[in-house]
Amino acid sequence: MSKGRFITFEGIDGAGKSTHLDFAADLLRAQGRQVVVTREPGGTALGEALRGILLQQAMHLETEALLMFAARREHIAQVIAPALERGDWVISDRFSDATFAYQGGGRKLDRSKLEALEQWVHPQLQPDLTLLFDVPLEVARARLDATRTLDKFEQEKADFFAATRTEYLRRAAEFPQRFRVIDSTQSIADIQTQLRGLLEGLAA
Ligand SMILES: Nc1ncnc2c1ncn2[C@@H]1O[C@H](COP(=O)(O)OP(=O)(O)O)[C@@H](O)[C@H]1O
Ligand SMILES: Cc1cn([C@H]2C[C@H](O)[C@@H](COP(=O)(O)OP(=O)(O)O)O2)c(=O)[nH]c1=O
Repeated sequence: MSKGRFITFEGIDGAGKSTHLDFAADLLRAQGRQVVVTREPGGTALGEALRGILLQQAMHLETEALLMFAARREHIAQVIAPALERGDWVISDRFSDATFAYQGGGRKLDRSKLEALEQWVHPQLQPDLTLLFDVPLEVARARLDATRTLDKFEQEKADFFAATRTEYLRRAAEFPQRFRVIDSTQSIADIQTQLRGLLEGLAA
């Protein structure tokens, strides 16, 4: 049985990552892969309940980080690890890079605390490929304003998203072997062409 792969989609809110999840999954299925599409916070019954709390309620910064990792622990145990062991491919709409970017970059929680949690919750597991959908803040904001009612994170101010984006880009530079930065100001069609190339490269 061939080994499964773990792919994560990241970016600030409104960057356009969710738009491409199903496209990527369909592309991999057309290559004969079994694909599990999931998300964080969420992906399990407990994780989805925590998501409801995390996206609506104000709380202490460290509580927020701990709950993100608690949801992630359950997600790995119930969904991600079993799928990879079966040889399935997993596409997750966000994973730990989001905690580094949002709670670390955006909210300024000390990175060493997040690294300790990451070491605890998934010492061995890292994505094989992380697609970072990157756009200037004004573009992301305009896309969000045009489409939906904003949750707790989406209501944050520009400096929060600037710091979140900066931390994402810093991590992309720190882990260049797994990160690919996608210029998400391109048209959806152009991004899909790029995604096709990236996913075919991973399948080879
Ligand atoms: N490349 C793009 N060009 C123009 N609009 C886009 C693009 N990508 C996404 N959008 C639109 O922007 C909005 C937010 O996209 P979404 O995928 O939900 O963002 P995210 O999941 O990153 O928060 C949606 O209305 C979507 O149709
Ligand atoms: C996984 C994760 C998400 N988040 C935030 C980022 C998003 O604003 C929010 C939910 O992510 P997302 O699924 O992108 O929301 P949407 O349904 O609006 O596309 O949670 C964190 O702050 N830390 C994390 O570790």
